[in-house]
Amino acid sequence: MLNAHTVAQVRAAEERLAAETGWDALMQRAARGLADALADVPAGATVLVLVGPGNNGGDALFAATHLLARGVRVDLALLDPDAVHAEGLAAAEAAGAGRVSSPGDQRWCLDALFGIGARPGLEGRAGEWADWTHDTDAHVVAVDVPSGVAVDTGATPGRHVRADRTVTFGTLKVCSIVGHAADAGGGEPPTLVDIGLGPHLDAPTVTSLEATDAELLRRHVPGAASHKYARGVVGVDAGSDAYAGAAHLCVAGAQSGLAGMVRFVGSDTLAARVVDRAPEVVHGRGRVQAWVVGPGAGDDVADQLAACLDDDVPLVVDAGALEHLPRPVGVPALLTPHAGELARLLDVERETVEADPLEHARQAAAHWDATVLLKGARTVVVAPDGRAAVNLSGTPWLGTAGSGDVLAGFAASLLAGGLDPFDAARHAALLHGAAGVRANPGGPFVASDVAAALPQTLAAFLAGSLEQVRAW
Ligand SMILES: NC(=O)C1=CN([C@@H]2O[C@H](COP(=O)(O)OP(=O)(O)OC[C@H]3O[C@@H](n4cnc5c(N)ncnc54)[C@H](OP(=O)(O)O)[C@@H]3O)[C@@H](O)[C@H]2O)[C@@H](O)CC1
Ligand SMILES: Nc1ncnc2c1ncn2[C@@H]1O[C@H](COP(=O)(O)OP(=O)(O)O)[C@@H](O)[C@H]1O
Repeated sequence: MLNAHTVAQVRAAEERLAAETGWDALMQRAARGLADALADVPAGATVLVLVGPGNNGGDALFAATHLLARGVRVDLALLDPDAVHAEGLAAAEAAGAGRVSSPGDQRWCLDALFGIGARPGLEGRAGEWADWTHDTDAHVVAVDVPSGVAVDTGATPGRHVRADRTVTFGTLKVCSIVGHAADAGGGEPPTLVDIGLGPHLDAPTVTSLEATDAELLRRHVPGAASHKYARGVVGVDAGSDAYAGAAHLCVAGAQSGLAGMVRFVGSDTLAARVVDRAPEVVHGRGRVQAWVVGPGAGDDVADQLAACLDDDVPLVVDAGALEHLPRPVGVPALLTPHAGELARLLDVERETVEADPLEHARQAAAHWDATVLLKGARTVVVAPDGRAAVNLSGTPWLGTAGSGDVLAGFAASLLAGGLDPFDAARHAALLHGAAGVRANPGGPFVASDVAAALPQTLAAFLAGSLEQVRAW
């Protein structure tokens, strides 16, 4: 599991740790860890260090002393020579670092303009240097966070550094894994330098499941005495004359999870087609442990949602059904909008949601008292109690028609199998993303292929052998 904390949480933990070790020791640990994480910089290469006014600059200046000791050259570009970590600068210069007035043709760059003390959006010289990082061929490494991003939300409201990778200290920050900021930091989760913060940190603000985090799902594997009803039944109310395929795809997702049976409700014509393709499906109402409603729905979606809610069991609400949600929903619910749908629900622009997905998912979770899974390149999941997760599995090839229908059905199958909406959502997102990668590594696939890959993906996850989960 990846854990990310807010600036306030990091600052509080640092206070507690520094009371034991002193501040200098912390910076020296950070600097040593940063230099170690730069082991791939060859002797003789020149590293440009963009040095800001605070401790973030200090970390990089002390790291420079380690780089210099192993034969790497260091050019320091000081944002403001009158505001710089004085001891760090003295140490770096004593070890042989030179000064430059601006970025040049260096092949390596350390962005130490601002760390967790940053206000988002860079101006003046910092803005110009940030722009340079977008254009340069140099390999840019962000120190702690890419300078200029909103550390606690992952938004990038102004000019900011674009790095190839990030080295972060103590714990991941929210911006390390959420939103456009995570892409600005290089896309992959940062290299984490242990400075001893762990025991002093409180519960993470955002988590991210990894391929090895199967402990919870293993508890829901059918036991020897289990039977189909004990595994749970999913009710699927999806598809319409216009979108018949959504019924197939949602059913395929629902058949690939924990549940032992899928019931399909819908017109006789549609049901006949569904059963033709999936003979295990039972047509008609009956007892279910979870519903999924909305994918490919037609004009009667409001009534369909109302009928599902009447059953008083957990449900997944997707696509067209989202517009008819009562407030609060009244049963344990998982809402699965994409950014466009959530924007309509919250009456804001799609770009506004995409710019700050965590915040908008939080608003919706609070508004409807339901768990919200906001689909996207980095899907976020927020529970009404404030728990938040981000999904890092998947591939851009998952942006294919019907892929969300499969996800909705699969999530409902995990709900029916006994997971709460938050756990169902984050596991569904992880495995759906991984199934996409496994469906055709590096190439295109259709939503049916994702559904077809889900059972083996789930099995590999349970067995601890799920390796390939991300292909960005
Ligand atoms: N304490 C330790 O020993 C350890 C520290 N660690 C390291 O410390 C880092 C945090 O250091 P930090 O608190 O000094 O803040 P940092 O991000 O360097 O800059 C703050 C300065 O920037 C300025 N400023 C901000 N935004 C701006 C903007 N947009 N445009 C212009 N100016 C702006 C801001 O100005 P002000 O807000 O005061 O006006 C202030 O002067 C952390 O990320 C990690 O690398 C860890 O290694 C653990 C050990
Ligand atoms: N660039 C991307 N990278 C990773 N996953 C993506 C990307 N674009 C879309 N996805 C995923 O693909 C799915 C698309 O769902 P959705 O928009 O509801 O499609 P549809 O309505 O066609 O079923 C979501 O799970 C989303 O997270």
